Amino acid sequence: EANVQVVLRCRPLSVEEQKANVQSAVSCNDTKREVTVLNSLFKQADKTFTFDTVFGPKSQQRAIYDHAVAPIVDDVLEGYNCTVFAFGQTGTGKTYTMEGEMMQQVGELPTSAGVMPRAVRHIFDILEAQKADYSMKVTFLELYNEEITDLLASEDQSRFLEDRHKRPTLSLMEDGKGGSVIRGLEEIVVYSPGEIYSLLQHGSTRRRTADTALNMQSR
Ligand SMILES: Nc1ncnc2c1ncn2[C@@H]1O[C@H](COP(=O)(O)OP(=O)(O)OP(=O)(O)O)[C@@H](O)[C@H]1O
Repeated sequence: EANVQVVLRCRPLSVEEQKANVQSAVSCNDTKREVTVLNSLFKQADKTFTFDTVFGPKSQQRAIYDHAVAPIVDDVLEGYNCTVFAFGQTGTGKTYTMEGEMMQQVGELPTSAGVMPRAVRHIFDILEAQKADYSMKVTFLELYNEEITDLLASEDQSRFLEDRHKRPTLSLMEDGKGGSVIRGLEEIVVYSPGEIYSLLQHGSTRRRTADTALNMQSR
């Protein structure tokens, strides 16, 4: 099995887009794992691309997690290092897919919960079921314009938020064991999914890219 899997998800048209009668520029064939870019809308030849998995606009958050991410989290719990990341143009649904609705701290996950809250819940469920002794640490950083900032840095450093140019940046170093390490990154010990959701929410508000999202909403 390949070490890198590329999963493509197409979001549905928003209510605004539907009202404006815009046409979808892509069409998905989940079974054939194909996405066609409908250049014919612009009188050019359509182009079809094949991916490891394709999720069409009707696909639900849970299906994405169960099929594309849960096996990776199982691998992590077996001791492998894994990464899941979202890549795409602005407004294509990266945040929706990765975060979705995260507010709920206890009980059932909301249907709109994305990959991150589902992974957190999955990891805790497995560790609890194993009745194993475990400790868990969370780090949360932003890589923006090749600068690394610690989104969970202690309040002491958060005063730098007022002057973003002075915000301390961290360096990525080799750890001498073939891996990498970010020196000085805050590691917070957590005991429950709720604590992780709070950290994610707190850290998200400190992202520089959060500015753009806020600007969009305030327009
Ligand atoms: N699968 C989906 N179902 C319903 N709504 C969706 C879906 N994907 C995205 N959306 C909605 O589309 C809008 C844009 O999505 P989102 O903010 O996740 O994009 P993004 O790729 O993170 O953008 P940016 O790079 O600008 O942060 C949001 O209002 C989001 O709720």
